[in-house]
Amino acid sequence: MAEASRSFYTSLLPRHSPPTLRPRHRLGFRVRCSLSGRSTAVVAEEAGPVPWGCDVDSVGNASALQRWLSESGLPPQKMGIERVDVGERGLVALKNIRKGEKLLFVPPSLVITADSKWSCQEAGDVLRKSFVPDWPLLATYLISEASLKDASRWYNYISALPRQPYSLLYWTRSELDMYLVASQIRERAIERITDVTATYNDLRLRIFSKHPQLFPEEIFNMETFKWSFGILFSRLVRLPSMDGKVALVPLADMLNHSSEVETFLDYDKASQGIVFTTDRPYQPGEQVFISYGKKSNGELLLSYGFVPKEGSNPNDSVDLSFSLNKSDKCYKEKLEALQKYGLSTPHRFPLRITGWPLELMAYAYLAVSPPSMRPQFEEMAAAASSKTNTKKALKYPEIEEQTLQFILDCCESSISKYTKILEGGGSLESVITSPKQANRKLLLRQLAFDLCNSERRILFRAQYILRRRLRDMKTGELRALTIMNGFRKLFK
Ligand SMILES: C[S@@+](CC[C@H](N)C(=O)[O-])C[C@H]1O[C@@H](n2cnc3c(N)ncnc32)[C@H](O)[C@@H]1O
Repeated sequence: MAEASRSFYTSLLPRHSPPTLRPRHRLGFRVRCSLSGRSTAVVAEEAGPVPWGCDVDSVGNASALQRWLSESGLPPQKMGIERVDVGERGLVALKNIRKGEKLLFVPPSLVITADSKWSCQEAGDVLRKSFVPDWPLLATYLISEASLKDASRWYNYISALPRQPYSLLYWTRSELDMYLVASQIRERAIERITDVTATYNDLRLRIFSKHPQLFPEEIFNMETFKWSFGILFSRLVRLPSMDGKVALVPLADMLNHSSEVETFLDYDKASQGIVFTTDRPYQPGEQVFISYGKKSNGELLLSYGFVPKEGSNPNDSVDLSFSLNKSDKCYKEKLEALQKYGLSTPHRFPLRITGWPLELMAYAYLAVSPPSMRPQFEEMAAAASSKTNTKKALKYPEIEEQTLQFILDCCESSISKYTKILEGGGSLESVITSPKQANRKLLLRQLAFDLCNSERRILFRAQYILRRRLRDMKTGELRALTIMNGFRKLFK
């Protein structure tokens, strides 16, 4: 992170003396914080469900958040937090909003970044001295501030955060296996859960266990990390005009996503606040949206826990996995060529409703190419990796048909997995022990159903295109053969 932006941020941070932590008692965890002469005792619960935040559909805490923000210097807003149909709570226009209007103006002093001041300064110092990167640092910061309850300046913000962010981080391994077995997003969720667990274990080993009075396990544990990472995955934004700094921006993070809008949050140097510029007008009562980026439905489920309405996401894609055939005579050489360009087998490529990337085609060429094409292996591997600067479409007419057939086979094997799940052949059942669990099961089933449907739709489209191309190639070949035979007869 650039030094310049660091000092800029520090100078705008709140001025209050940090609390100090005293050793914890045996039962429960007692922290004494003295803030600007005020003394607050905070008792945190024993390990269990995360006690912070609120139900995602409650707007009570959101009203307190809005009050606190305006008392802390947020300018009057043209939007307010309300219950909405899309996204439970969202920002709704209170006045007419024009197209091209700048909104929000959240000052940096009301934004959480890796440079934010810790209420427990000693804890912050330990993490910074250990060069903990931004994401784990922010995850720890959130837990630390949350555990201090109203002794933290972020109390109103944290109280309005969802107690359970519904990203795939919150799905158990058996839920992922049961509901998302057909989708490649299952693997990405497992990778993400593994990363978060490894990050927590690393922090525990390197830092928390060495400073148990600052980072007691009752508070800094896997459950609370899952919560804080869930919050980061679903609310953290990257601000391009601040050297790509990542930040939690209160109020702005109440904006829901729409794939139809093209507006993003950023720092505005002129007004010195976080803003976004509307790409359409809004009337009072209408929900205002931003874009969380050009993400597929699977990526939206992975980080944000929702799947957009069918056919509404132009950026939707489905990952298709390709592998080299282990019995291929050139397996070793092909694998070496792939590894040279940072690829491996299997490898995932995104398939869109509008088509597939050149890299996918290049990988498929490599997978089917015969030993006589050895000299081209490297060229194919290079084109399959997005690392090369020059993107050119490879053409090998002699193996074109085989290559398209290979992609079609991959599509069809993927479609059959989705069909098994969607049309009842796969098991989506699980044992239900409580009404809460029944609700959860219904929600997860619906999300999985929506995702699988949208992904299968893209695969069906690719299947249609590939079959048509193969048929055209075959009829073309047949026509050429008939003409050749005609000529032969004529010359005889
Ligand atoms: C940045 S927060 C937006 C505010 C959030 N609705 C709240 O009440 O705290 C992101 C979360 O909002 C919800 N969300 C955002 N856009 C959505 C959409 N288009 N459909 C359904 N849920 C959405 C998801 O739960 C997501 O994890």
